[in-house]
Amino acid sequence: MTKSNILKVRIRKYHLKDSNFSLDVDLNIPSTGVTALFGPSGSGKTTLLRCIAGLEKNQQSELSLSNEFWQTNKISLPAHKRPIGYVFQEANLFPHLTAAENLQFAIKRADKSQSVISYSEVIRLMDIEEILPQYPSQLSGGERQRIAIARALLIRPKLLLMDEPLAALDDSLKKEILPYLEAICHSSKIPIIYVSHSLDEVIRLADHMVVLEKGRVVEQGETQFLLGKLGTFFSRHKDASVVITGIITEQSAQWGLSWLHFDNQDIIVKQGNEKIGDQLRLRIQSKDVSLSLSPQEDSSILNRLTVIIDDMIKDPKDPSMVMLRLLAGSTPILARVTALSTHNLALSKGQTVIAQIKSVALLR
Ligand SMILES: Nc1ncnc2c1ncn2[C@@H]1O[C@H](COP(=O)(O)OP(=O)(O)OP(=O)(O)O)[C@@H](O)[C@H]1O
Repeated sequence: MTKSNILKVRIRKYHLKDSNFSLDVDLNIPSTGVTALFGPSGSGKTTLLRCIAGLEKNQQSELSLSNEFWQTNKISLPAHKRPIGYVFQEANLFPHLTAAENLQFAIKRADKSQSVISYSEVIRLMDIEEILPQYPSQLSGGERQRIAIARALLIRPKLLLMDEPLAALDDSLKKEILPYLEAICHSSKIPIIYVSHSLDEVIRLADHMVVLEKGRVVEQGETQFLLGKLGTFFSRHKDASVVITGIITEQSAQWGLSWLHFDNQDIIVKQGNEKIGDQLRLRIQSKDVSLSLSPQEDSSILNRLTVIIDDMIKDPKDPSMVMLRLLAGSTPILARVTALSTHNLALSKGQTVIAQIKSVALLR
């Protein structure tokens, strides 16, 4: 990341009107990929997005994208002049206009000098060709949100802000929309800041993460790195997980399985559409990892990795559980086991053990 090629967000002690809340952040956000903004309710995620969008007036902040300044103590580009697309929980479409007319409205606002993504590409990615003639009231919640995302892209923004875009949808609609979001996140060149309470969504979409608490940044870094750290917001999360990236090196049609190779190790996954040579990411949840001192050859679990215990921490909220950071080569894996098991097995840092992985989820 070169210094000029980033979104710089420096907000000094911004006190929200009629509130005790203050925001104080200093962030360098990569100008490619998805940065997830995570944190408890009331930690300031929406306020931070509103500051970036120019919806909160704050003379003491400094905002720039690739050396284009939107806010300094001398400059304050109004919200409507900032090259930003915004997607909220609710689609907020004009009810008296069809989906196509809603999109035309965005195209009129588009920054013609930007050529990030074409109209046909947006329609294809969001798969909305057939619903364009409909009015918002004739669309499902998921369809409306796909139009809202298309609209945000068609203004040709230099930055896309997404504030819990799936939160208002039920679980089945979330599942329906997530692949569209993945397509946008991975094929558009626009940096995206994505607010969510769902670790599941963040793991699927984000390359980088920022964690806010009480208006301050408490963690930031690459997704893969942060997820594998102990003592963080993520390692304390009930769905604490790591993400592993590897290459498919072997497949068995007879057993319907693929072998994913990473860091001199192999993980066996259920075979899907992937081919030998494909790069895939998979998620391993800490609760799906158990430990043994010797290889359990008589176990039905296929994935057994030789690992070294790098660190272990008692769960501060539940002292009967311990989170262990294991290293498979240099790749971290988290295991959540009972404190009694760590005592019975006399587990300690530096020890070599076998991690038995009960299940893995392929991400893409
Ligand atoms: N209009 C307002 N007036 C007064 N206080 C506000 C206002 N908007 C937000 N706040 C307060 O500012 C703080 C930060 O709110 P913000 O909405 O940015 O948090 P958040 O992390 O986005 O929360 P959530 O995850 O619940 O959406 C909270 O304490 C909230 O109560």
